[in-house]
Amino acid sequence: MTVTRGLEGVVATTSSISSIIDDTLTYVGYDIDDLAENASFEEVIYLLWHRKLPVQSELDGLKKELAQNMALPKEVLEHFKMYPIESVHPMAALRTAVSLLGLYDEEADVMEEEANFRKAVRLQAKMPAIVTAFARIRKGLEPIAPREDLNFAANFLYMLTGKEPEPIAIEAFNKALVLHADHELNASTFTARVCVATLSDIYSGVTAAIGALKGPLHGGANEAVMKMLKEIGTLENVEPYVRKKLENKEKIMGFGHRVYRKGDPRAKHLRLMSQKLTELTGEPHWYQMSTQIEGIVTGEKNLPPNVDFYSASVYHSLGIDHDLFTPIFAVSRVSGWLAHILEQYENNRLIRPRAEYNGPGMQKYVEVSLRG
Ligand SMILES: CC(=O)SCCNC(=O)CCNC(=O)[C@H](O)C(C)(C)COP(=O)(O)OP(=O)(O)OC[C@H]1O[C@@H](n2cnc3c(N)ncnc32)[C@H](O)[C@@H]1OP(=O)(O)O
Ligand SMILES: O=C([O-])CC(=O)C(=O)O
Repeated sequence: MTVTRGLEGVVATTSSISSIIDDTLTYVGYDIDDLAENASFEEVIYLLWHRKLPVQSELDGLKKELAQNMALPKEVLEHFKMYPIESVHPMAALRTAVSLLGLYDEEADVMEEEANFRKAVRLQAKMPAIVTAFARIRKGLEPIAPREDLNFAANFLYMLTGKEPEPIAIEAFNKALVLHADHELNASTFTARVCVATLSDIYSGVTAAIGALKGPLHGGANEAVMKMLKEIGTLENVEPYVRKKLENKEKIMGFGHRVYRKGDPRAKHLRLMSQKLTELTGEPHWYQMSTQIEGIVTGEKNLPPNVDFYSASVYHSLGIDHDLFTPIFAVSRVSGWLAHILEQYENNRLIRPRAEYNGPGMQKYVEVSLRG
């Protein structure tokens, strides 16, 4: 047996959803740079699920369905109040709430294609409501109902703050959602596919994926980046802090990638947004510190920033609590998870690799009282 640690370089499936070739990321053949500049998140959802950009009536239909399905069952809202609200991480709350949502979906275990599409819409629509309702309830605030006249990005910010967001905030948030929507066979997407390849249901697949995204080597890195920026605190501290970490062989969060070598094409869009937003909020030091860190890590280790690095200062500039950064990643990435889950169902085969055993040889069972 040949063991490929971390399945690096292993091609585990075919997929027509997104591709990374020579450091270029495409969704269904559209370059991410093109989509980041021009597309709405709703268009991207449609693209990932149907492998084509929608015509106007299809887009209007999806927007309407999403807006109409955003509200949460009251049982889910009530459930939040039972959580140890002071200590629970919003990513854990999201994982639990998505699993709970499945209990209130009568079609949860119906496996027909049309039912799966209906569930995909419901789940995609409810993710922002879960994240924003939890964020408010833990502060003793009432959740805010979505507005059917706002787009997906604007609704998220509205449900979070209760205020209609500025156009620049909507533009930045929409771009972040577009950039995070899908990424070939990353760890959380693979997790979702492994789960549903047993013919388990969509809610199980997405719950599993949220668990995988939560870790700091994957989606959890964006929150960790902000923690690092706060720890560093000033521009003068950047150089000693980063050099010490590198000397100690510690990882700098938001850098490196399993697939990209020259760099993550999403980072430049977030870098630009970070520059723009931190200037607007009068806190340019977050951006300046970030670029200094990038200079050192790229120079010393030849490791470019990934999608998580500049998204941290972007979300911070939008006034978002730092522990909501990874749940926001999930609000976008669920579109990709759902596309991959639907694709897995279309042409399913159980995913079951092998392990090379390296434990002890054959042993004989010894009764408990005789064991030394
Ligand atoms: C949306 C996303 O999931 S993007 C990734 C988000 N995660 C992060 O930003 C966390 C920090 N980055 C990392 O931990 C890694 O780069 C990963 C997990 C993204 C990729 O990991 P792998 O492909 O397994 O690379 P691996 O960890 O083996 O790194 C290769 C070498 O680069 C070094 N390296 C990789 N990333 C970093 C980093 N962020 N800081 C410092 N050194 C690093 C490793 O120490 C290793 O060095 P060595 O060969 O001297 O031992
Ligand atoms: O592809 C990966 O390994 C991680 C990543 O960048 C993503 O999921 O967006």
